[in-house]
Amino acid sequence: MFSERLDPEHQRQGDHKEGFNIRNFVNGNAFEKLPPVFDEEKDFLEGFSRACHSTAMKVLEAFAIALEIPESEGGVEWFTKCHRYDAMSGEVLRFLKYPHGGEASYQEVIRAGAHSDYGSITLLFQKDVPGLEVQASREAWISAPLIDDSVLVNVGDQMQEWTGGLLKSTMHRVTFLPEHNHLDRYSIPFFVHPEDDTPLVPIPSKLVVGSSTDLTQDGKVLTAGQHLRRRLDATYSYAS
Ligand SMILES: O=C(O)CCC(=O)C(=O)O
Ligand SMILES: [Fe+2]
Repeated sequence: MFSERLDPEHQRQGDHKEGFNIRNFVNGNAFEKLPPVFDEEKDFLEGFSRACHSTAMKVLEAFAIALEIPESEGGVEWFTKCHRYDAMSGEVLRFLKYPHGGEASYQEVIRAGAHSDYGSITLLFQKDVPGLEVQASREAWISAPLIDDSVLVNVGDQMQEWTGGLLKSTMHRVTFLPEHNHLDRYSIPFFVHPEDDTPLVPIPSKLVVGSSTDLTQDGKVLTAGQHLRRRLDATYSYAS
């Protein structure tokens, strides 16, 4: 609890939430030893993780089509070929619990600070208790309502930078309305990431103009793995 600070510039405390991350499975095994409560459901979890990945690949294929990436450059597979499930990447299935009663012990109404996700896209499953807000206009916060049997897709920073800002990463946060303070909120994001050694070079699309300066370091193109490490270091650092 409180260990992740998603909006380090504005938050006094870490987020009031608990979470567990599961990296992509390897040959039927979890990447890291799972606690018993998850290990008992290992097969289900692997199936779910792989289903999330396949769903995300359909979204990335649609992006490649929309960006009109030429066949000679990889076409529809431009993103998916550097998002293989079995390769090393930051891809993570996360189970989150926002415990009820936060108003008593926690001094901020915001449970997950304003941020954009770091990878290419995120699939987000929410259920029963709303709270997610997005900043589509980049100014006003609007609530992202619960819609049964649906999955919400957020664009992440790597996709924004890759597309020279054409696809914008979604600023979002989690707040609790007073009427929900007595409830626990659960959500499941699946963070989709390019393979660690993917260079974040501009996308071969005539619709993509320019690239972000943020994608180089000492004159070299950053890889997805380096880019992710830089972001994680900022998010998990503790202010005194
Ligand atoms: O709990 C949610 O609905 C959002 C969680 C989130 O944005 C995150 O973990 O990055
Ligand atoms: Fe997020």
